[in-house]
Amino acid sequence: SCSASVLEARRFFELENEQLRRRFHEEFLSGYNYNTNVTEANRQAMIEVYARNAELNKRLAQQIKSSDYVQSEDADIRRQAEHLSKLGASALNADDYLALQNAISSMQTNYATATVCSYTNRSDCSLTLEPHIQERLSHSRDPAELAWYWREWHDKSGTPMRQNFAEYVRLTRKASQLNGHRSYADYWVQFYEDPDFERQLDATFKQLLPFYRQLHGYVRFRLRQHYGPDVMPAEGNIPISLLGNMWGQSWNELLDLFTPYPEKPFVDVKAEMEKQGYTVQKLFELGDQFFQSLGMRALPPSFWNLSVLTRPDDRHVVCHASAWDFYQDSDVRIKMCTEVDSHYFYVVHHELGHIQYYLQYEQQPAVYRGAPNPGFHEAVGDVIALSVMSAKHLKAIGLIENGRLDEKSRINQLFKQALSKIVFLPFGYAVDKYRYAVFRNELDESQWNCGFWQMRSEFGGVEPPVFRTEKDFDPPAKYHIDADVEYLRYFAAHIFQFQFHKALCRKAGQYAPNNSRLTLDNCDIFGSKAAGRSLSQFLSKGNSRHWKEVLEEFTGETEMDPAALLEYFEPLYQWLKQENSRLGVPLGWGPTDKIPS
Ligand SMILES: C=C(C[SeH])C(=O)N1CCC[C@H]1C(=O)O
Ligand SMILES: [Zn+2]
Repeated sequence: SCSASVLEARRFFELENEQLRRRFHEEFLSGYNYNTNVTEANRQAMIEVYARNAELNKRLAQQIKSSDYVQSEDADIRRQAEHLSKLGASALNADDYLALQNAISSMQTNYATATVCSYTNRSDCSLTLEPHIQERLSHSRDPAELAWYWREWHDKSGTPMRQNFAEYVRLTRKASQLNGHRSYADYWVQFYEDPDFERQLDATFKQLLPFYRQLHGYVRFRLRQHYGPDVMPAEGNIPISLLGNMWGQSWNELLDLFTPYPEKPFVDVKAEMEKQGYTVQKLFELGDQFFQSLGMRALPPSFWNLSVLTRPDDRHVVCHASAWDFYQDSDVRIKMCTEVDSHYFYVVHHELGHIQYYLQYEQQPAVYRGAPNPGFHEAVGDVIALSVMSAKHLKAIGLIENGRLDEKSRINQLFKQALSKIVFLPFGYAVDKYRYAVFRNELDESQWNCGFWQMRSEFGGVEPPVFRTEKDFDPPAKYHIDADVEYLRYFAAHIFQFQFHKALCRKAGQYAPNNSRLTLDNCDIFGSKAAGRSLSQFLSKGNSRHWKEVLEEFTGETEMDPAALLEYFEPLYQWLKQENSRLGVPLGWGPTDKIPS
């Protein structure tokens, strides 16, 4: 039975959700205009829309707080009321809100436009992160050149942003206190709707650390073989500039240096793609076809007409990949500076996962057009990529010859996957353990730079290639720290994606426990309508139900659990333990000496 008050409440939220949808629509349009054409005018226009909407969101939150909607007899009304009364920066007064958005967008503009000088031609200072600097970090094998680009980028994109970052910390702290949170970190944690979240996170990281230590030890050993003891001390922290990525968050650009069985066919997918004339368009078409093969949504025409898929040469764009929902008419877009190689092949699928999620929950009221756990949104595309990057699938699309791996090739394949999935864990963990400490004032401002490197060393055994002090400020060299994007969502996604993968592989008949032919690393769900129905069922709920309920319907579990990840990598973990003891590889590391002791 619906009492009069529930009917009235439903009417109220129906109207407010339509208003909210329109606000989201204009907010993301203005954000997209700035991100795809970084000019001062577009930055100002974006902030004006944000400020106007913040005022309206604050008014709605106040209206709900002064009502009894959060005590409604109707669970859905209660959930909507709780979500719409959660304020972030919108709680600030107009001046503070503007100051905060100016601080964030100034850091973003700097990140999007920073350039560095070439190592080989010091008078050419036009090199951008994507594609120039990233290409050098991926392919150079000269430690001096690698250190040059690492330092140049951190000096240009990080250090000048220290004041903006300090302003950001001050004003987000003020907003959180206005909302009754202890800190901005606690505001972020509430999006996991689980008071136990931080403890689970710490426990999961500790559980996976032994595996990471084995991988770290083996990579350090092989780097030492290649570069010699002066560049890579036997038990030292690994210099990040040697790892093929600006932040050391994935190491698979180094595969040619130390794949376990180099005599086995090492497939360079990039070369094969070039040989077959792959285009950026083709990468996106393959991703689109994968979701359609599952019986899920196709990319709408507006996606192809309005997305920015490659770096334009006539204007500045924020190259960091992102997927956009315009909350209207299935208008969904991707903005990224795609290159044709296996890294971007992964990123394309990662972003298309966001796009599919937007399309699957678009019938929900605006308040529910999101993920119930931030980690879910970052996991969807990665799950598809786990199938796409399998030898079985790469063979099916003609990118490699041999789809059935013998034991040694399987170890090579698992090693390649571990260089992104396992390597990422200490990085994903450190980025927000650092920001939580900053937001909670546990890390004093006088330690903001050295504290960052101390944590990167403690959690991941990596360090800067050159000595750093508090005269430097390195954290804003990472996009998400400039752009106020919470980062533990990616750590959570690296765990959830294997739970999702296992459930979908089972549904697709591609996985059976203890069946050596149907293992998780040899599963490709392409074409499985059963898997597609299950995934669609999961995604279409949006944020309308608690993530534990939705997860239980999807995989039968109610927690974030690394068991599926460990099952996927088990053969590699065993191989690493045997190989490291056979070679006498030292494990573990001490504190970095690249900061003042
Ligand atoms: C591709 C995206 C856009 Se949501 C991204 O930021 N990712 C994807 C994996 C980790 C994280 C990163 O690049 O730091
Ligand atoms: Zn993402």
